[in-house]
Amino acid sequence: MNVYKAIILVGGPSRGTRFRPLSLNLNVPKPLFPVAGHPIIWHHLEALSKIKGLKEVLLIGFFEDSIFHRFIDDAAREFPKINIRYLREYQSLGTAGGLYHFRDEIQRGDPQQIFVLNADVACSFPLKEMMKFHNTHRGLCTILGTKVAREVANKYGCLVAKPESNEVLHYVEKPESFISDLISCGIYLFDCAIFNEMKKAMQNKKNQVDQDQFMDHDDQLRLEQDLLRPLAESMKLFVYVTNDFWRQIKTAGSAVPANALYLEQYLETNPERLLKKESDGPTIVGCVYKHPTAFVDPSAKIGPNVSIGPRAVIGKGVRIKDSIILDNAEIKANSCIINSIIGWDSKIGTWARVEGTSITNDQIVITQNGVKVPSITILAKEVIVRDEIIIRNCIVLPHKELKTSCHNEILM
Ligand SMILES: Nc1nc2c(ncn2[C@@H]2O[C@H](COP(=O)(O)OP(=O)(O)O[C@H]3O[C@H](CO)[C@@H](O)[C@H](O)[C@@H]3O)[C@@H](O)[C@H]2O)c(=O)[nH]1
Repeated sequence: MNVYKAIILVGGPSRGTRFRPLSLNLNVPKPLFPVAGHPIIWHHLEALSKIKGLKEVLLIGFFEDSIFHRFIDDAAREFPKINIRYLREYQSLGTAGGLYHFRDEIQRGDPQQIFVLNADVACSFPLKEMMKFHNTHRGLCTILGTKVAREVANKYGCLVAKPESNEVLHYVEKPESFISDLISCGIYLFDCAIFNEMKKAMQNKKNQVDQDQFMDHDDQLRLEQDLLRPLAESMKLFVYVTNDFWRQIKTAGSAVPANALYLEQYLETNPERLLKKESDGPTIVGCVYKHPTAFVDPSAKIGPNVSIGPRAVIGKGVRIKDSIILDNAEIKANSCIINSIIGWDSKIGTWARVEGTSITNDQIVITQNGVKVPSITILAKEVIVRDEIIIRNCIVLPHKELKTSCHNEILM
């Protein structure tokens, strides 16, 4: 039986800026932000735990060591067959620099193949299908690809592949103009021989530095430009195209559509994880997740696409849809929450309304011509919204108390 390992590229704190204001809660780095009741990378682990022969998952990033301790302890209990560890880069080494730096550690135990997964994606993770496809070609890497709308394709790694074999002919990372609507999902399966290619890529970089007196050598290596592009040129890169769900989780607001995708997946794969309709319970519409320690008043109406975190309290007559309610938040009677994230320990008064605008593609810009772009409303940690206040399309930083209604604003 083949031995597999997996790497999850978790990045580091400085990359979390687009995830503001939720990344301002330093105890919860973006990879651990809860989506559909679990940290983002828990969904990666769950998918990886179904691969026979997968012995170890290494989280590689440049966060403080302690940040993943608790998550790893909990995950080790939940997925006892896989050894989970965090390897810390001494600085940001780029998307392949960490893989190269820790190459001995990764190759220990002699795995034949290695999965590499970006942390910031929500996906059905068709890993078994990728493995099957990988064994049908002579390449070193199978990349998961998906089709996206033409207008957004250049935000991603773009692929042009031979239709009959799916061999990648061109790989261009975030091109300036349109190249293809087939993009990289940031999920890869590599043969171990990839480490020879990384060595070559490192050597190429070094040669360039030697020839250019203005360039300094560093240990950075970019998976996309330094490795995948030459792999495509040498006909060693193949794409497995999925039609299943996939999306990036870049901004805080994009956690809301990702939450909906995972909840809808539960309906197919694990309906027991969803809140059931009961005659004496709240009205449930579509998919809803509630942590066992949360309380929802029986007169509330919840859903679709709502996750309610630990110890949250949802009062009488409350209406919530398309939202994430984080730990210990309280929503008092008759308030309404739509397209929003309600931060840890936040309190919403009675007859209040917190509402955002649903987003289809990930909006990286928050303001345009000085005006806030309509998007998911996000209340960071410990925000208080007084009774009868309306908050629409706003981003609210931690510890704010809102006594007047606000629209289209960033409230610091
Ligand atoms: N360990 C480590 N991880 C990193 C580093 N830099 C980024 N990452 C992690 O690597 C992943 C990719 O992050 P970005 O470098 O921000 O790239 P991107 O804009 O998300 O684009 C990538 O993903 C797209 C799919 O979501 C791809 O389409 C695109 O080609 C590219 O691979 C994320 O999970 C991020 O946390 C680093 O220095 N070290």
